[in-house]
Amino acid sequence: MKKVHFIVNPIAGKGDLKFNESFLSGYFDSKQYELTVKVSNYAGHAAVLSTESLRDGAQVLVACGGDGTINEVASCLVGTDVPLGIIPMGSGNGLAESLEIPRNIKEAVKIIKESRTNGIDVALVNGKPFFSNMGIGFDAKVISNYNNCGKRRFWAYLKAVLKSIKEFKNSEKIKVELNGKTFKANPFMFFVSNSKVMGYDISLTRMASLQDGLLDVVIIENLNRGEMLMLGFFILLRLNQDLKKIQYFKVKELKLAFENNDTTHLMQADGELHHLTDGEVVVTIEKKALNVLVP
Ligand SMILES: Nc1ncnc2c1ncn2[C@@H]1O[C@H](COP(=O)(O)OP(=O)(O)OP(=O)(O)O)[C@@H](O)[C@H]1O
Repeated sequence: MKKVHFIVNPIAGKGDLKFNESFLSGYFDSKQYELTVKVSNYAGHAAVLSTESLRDGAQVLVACGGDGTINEVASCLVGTDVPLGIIPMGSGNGLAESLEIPRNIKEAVKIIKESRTNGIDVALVNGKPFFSNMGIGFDAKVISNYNNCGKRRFWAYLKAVLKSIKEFKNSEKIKVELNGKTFKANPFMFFVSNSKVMGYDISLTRMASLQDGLLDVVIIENLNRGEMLMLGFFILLRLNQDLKKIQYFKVKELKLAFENNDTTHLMQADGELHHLTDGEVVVTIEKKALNVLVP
């Protein structure tokens, strides 16, 4: 009997609560699989539940939610032999989209049953894993506004983007060290991605690979409001590669130091907001350190 544990985030995406053992038993043969469904009750709970599942001998852990839920579950699996399954139930589902795991439950379950695993890279920011992307500047501001929106849907992201364009102040001055170079930046956005897409097929790093052992870094220079709107259109039209104010790098490691150490700095990692008190940010990558069930 294969022990498969599902960790469900009830507030991810539309907040679908139909996930329980009896719902899932329709998809799995009870002679082959022993299913356990656990529901996360608060932010951070999915990590606690995942650790317990590993201790109880789960052979597969399935994150049912978006990038935030995947982050909590997958962080517990890094460096273990237990593979991560994904049922995309979030709003953006950036990592699932990058791995081409469909939103359709039946098809996502089929991938779990087929047991085909692939190693993917694990990025770390100040030692803490992220799997999709992280950023400082505008994207962190968007996540902060999105969290205050109440709903976790595409239009809520759109509303958060427009509100952020109105409010955003380019205040972060940073020293950047990457690929043997050191330079100063006052970026609109400093974005580091392990995966291709952020969700909803929106991407700044379509050339990224989850298996190349490299971080894709995007630095967008200071923009005025008109340029921010233009950038939005260019991203939607997939023409952002051609913009002069965007620089791309592929690196194994990078360091950032904030010039102003008197305040906290906003950062998003896998769509979750963090208030950095540390003046320094170190981002590294471990090649293929997580096993994921893939199509
Ligand atoms: N019961 C709960 N109540 C409130 N928050 C929760 C609960 N369970 C988990 N969370 C938190 O919900 C947040 C959002 O989860 P998740 O990222 O999976 O969904 P999403 O934002 O809809 O999807 P995506 O990030 O792909 O757009 C995470 O920070 C997670 O820690």
